[in-house]
Amino acid sequence: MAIQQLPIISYKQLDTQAERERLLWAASEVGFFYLVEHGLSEADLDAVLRVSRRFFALSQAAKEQVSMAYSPHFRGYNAVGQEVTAGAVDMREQFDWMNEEPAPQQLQYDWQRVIGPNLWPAALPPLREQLLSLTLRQTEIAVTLLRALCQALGVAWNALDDSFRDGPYTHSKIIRYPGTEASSQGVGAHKDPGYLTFVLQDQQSGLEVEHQGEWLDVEPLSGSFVVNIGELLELASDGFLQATNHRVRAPKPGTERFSVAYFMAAQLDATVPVLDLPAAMKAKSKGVSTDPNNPLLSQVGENVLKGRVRSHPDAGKAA
Ligand SMILES: O=C(O)CCC(=O)C(=O)O
Ligand SMILES: [Fe+2]
Repeated sequence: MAIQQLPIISYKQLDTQAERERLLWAASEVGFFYLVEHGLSEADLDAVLRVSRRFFALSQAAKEQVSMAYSPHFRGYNAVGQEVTAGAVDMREQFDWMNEEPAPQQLQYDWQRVIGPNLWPAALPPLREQLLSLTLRQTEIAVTLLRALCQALGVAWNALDDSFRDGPYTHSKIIRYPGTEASSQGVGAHKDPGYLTFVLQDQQSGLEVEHQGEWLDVEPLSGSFVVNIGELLELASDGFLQATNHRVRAPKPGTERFSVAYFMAAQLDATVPVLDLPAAMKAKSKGVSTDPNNPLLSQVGENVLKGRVRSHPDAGKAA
């Protein structure tokens, strides 16, 4: 049956079997849901959207000081038109940050390019602390959600823990979609590479999810995160859960949209384990998708790097 609206899952109630069953339904039948009662207040979320608006309101020169062109590690600012998805230019500007780490002295693997320091704008000192503290809280929520999902999948609650025993690789971005002509893409159709994605939206719609061959609007729901299943969970569940295609429609001229995305992967040097699901789930699995344009890679660093290079082929070109 086609749905009109994404399911709503209560984080607070995930310690009940009934809510975990709803979670399993949402994750397997839709791949997308609203997460509510997750412990971050509307005031906390508003503060993040406010500091994000302040960043995008800086002069273009101040934003360009932290341009991703200076970061071989895919961090920093991209102006409108610098990102490509599904072969077309995305009409959004964005600022990306990941785990705060020094870059390795020598690269043993290509994917180690995604390890390195973040770029923080001198013109807006509070940005760093506010965004890093958001990430910490989101990671706590994501780990608990992933464990609840494991339980719902009929495997040990900690079956995926080993894949992030030293801490997950997390990637986040604040995003501004300026108003443009109706035919423009905010971001083209894609799947997210990690285990789970959280999106915080403001009051402007535009996010669309592919569901049973149609595009379903994800209307803003105050206080919620929109959560989706990423490619690593498709791999871990051997295709029982599917990473769901989604895209963002550019807002109309004279309006704009702000969002904050958080992508939780496993640790970069891990290989995603394949969970031994109950026979009934195995029987329903569609198998892992085999799109030649988007191979799913179970070595975590390789899958993360694949997504970053595709979106930002020019990262670090000025470094
Ligand atoms: O801005 C949004 O609502 C979603 C963004 C998104 O899908 C992404 O950056 O991967
Ligand atoms: Fe996405």
